[in-house]
Amino acid sequence: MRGVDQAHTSGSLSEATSHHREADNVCSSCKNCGSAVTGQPMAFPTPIQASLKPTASSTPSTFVFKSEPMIRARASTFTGHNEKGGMQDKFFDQEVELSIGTKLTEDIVKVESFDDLEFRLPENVANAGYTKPTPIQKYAMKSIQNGKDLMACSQTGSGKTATLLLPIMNSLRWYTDPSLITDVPCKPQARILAPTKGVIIVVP
Ligand SMILES: Nc1ncnc2c1ncn2[C@@H]1O[C@H](COP(=O)(O)OP(=O)(O)OP(=O)(O)O)[C@@H](O)[C@H]1O
Repeated sequence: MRGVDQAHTSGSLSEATSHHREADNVCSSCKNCGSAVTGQPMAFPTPIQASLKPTASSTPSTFVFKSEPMIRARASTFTGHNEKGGMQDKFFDQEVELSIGTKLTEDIVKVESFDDLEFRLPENVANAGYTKPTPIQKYAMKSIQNGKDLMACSQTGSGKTATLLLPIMNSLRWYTDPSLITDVPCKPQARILAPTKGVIIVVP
């Protein structure tokens, strides 16, 4: 609970602390300091959080885009991107081995095209130059979309990054009505673990 104590006592966080004290509600952490959060206490305040100002007394500690919540990338965003659709043909013909536990299986939902995944922003996928899914994308994306656990591996450059990021991005909740954000607690929606700094840098 060190972070919570810090929020209550640290001078460097006085702005965040005073913001808490201005509010009417009861702090959901200590019930005493006056922190006004509808969902989560800010257990580990940082300078960035400290500089956030409430726009209205009913605004929760959740940040969402209020305008243009759907990020439709124009085709020009991708123009000149030297990796646009940079998939070598050989990757589309790779054989795939599927198993559940230690048993080989065919019982995995496969998609033949990105249309089958019914992404919210299919034009962004097309703008990236992706016309058809690679084998790992065909077999893994639907399972990820359906919330299944899976372990997938394939060659370098065979499209693993998009395999995991497209379903994650598609599942993020984008609100068009800001009034809907009041019951949304501030929490991570996805977590990506990577083994090395090099890999972390290439995951967008
Ligand atoms: N379906 C697709 N069609 C065309 N290009 C694609 C497709 N999927 C991914 N790409 C492109 O192929 C290139 C290689 O993909 P990516 O780096 O995601 O592969 P990876 O398997 O994650 O590689 P690594 O093992 O190095 O992490 C990238 O330029 C990516 O934009």
